[in-house]
Amino acid sequence: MPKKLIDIQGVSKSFGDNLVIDDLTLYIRENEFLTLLGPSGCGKTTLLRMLGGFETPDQGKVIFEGKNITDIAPNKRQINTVFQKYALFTHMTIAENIAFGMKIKKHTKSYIEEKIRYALKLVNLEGFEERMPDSLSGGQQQRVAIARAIVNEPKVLLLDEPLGALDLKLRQDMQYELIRMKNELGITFVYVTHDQEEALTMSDTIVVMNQGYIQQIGTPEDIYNEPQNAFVADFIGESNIFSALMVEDKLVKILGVDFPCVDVGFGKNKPVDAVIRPEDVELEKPGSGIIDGIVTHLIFKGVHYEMEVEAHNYTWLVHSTEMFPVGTMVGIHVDPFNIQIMKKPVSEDEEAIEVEE
Ligand SMILES: Nc1ncnc2c1ncn2[C@@H]1O[C@H](COP(=O)(O)OP(=O)(O)OP(=O)(O)O)[C@@H](O)[C@H]1O
Repeated sequence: MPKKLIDIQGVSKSFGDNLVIDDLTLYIRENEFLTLLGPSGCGKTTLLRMLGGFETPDQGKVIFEGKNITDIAPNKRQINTVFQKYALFTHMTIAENIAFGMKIKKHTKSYIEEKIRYALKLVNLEGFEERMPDSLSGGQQQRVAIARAIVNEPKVLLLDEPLGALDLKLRQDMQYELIRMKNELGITFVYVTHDQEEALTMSDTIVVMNQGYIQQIGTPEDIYNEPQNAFVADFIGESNIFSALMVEDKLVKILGVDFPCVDVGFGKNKPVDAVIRPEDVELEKPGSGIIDGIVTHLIFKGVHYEMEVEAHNYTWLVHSTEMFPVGTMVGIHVDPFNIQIMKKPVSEDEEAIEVEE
């Protein structure tokens, strides 16, 4: 297991009376591709800016390779940032843009030329030295921004929604390019996005955030297959989410009906959240599933059909390779292994009226 590189210890940050990051603790390993994922305004950029040295936490520490860097200036950290807007100097050539920081540091001409050649090769822009930024596409400009950051030989690259301004096809190409670059460089990437597909594609580790708190840390597989709460399940992929009741071991009441499940350890008559992924809802003949419903919506998506089924006053999302036309009566079946039972957030738990045990 690679060793810890950055240790964020109990960090908090407010702007006025807006508490944006609340007592957040997280560590980042050497050579990790770690993604901060969450809805707009949840504090991702603020956390990244504290890593980069552009914001100072009100409380807590940022430790880098065992040293406290909380108050160290951005240019004194071995951490470089690539922003969403490429921020290239438009009156300078690509080579001059990349050379800018190195000239300030008074590196020799031959050192600078060698670094530019290496960086442009890494980002697949060999021969672009004399071009001007506005003659480059958005994706190419973003590659230059990355080249400019990596010539400083950072140990960590912070990327704040770097693909946000690109169209979908280019975004997808750049996602693979970024993974390749990271592997070639052998450094740590900390990546901010609100796009869950991007996070699932690229990351070793995903940190799901909401309202300044970490909701879950895990591999893409963990986060998708075993979300720890309804927020994560809802944010990552599509889900059917129910406020449910754990009747007893292996039996959960969803929409007033008992569904067999495998989760244990919640006790009897406990309010829980139950999550069922659309691909785990099986449609059968009416009467042969657990509950019956009617198909109200159907879209062909190439690899599968997406359907909506009305059953017990709930619109179930269903993904299936089999097509059931709108108006078909169906039975809904769910394998007990495919019902994920999770604790309700504490406040709801406390308020919930528990049925006698
Ligand atoms: N310099 C600042 N002054 C005042 N408020 C700020 C400042 N920077 C961020 N905020 C506020 O902090 C909150 C979190 O912002 P932040 O940019 O960290 O969120 P985010 O998760 O990166 O969102 P997005 O995905 O939209 O960029 C927001 O409510 C924002 O308005």
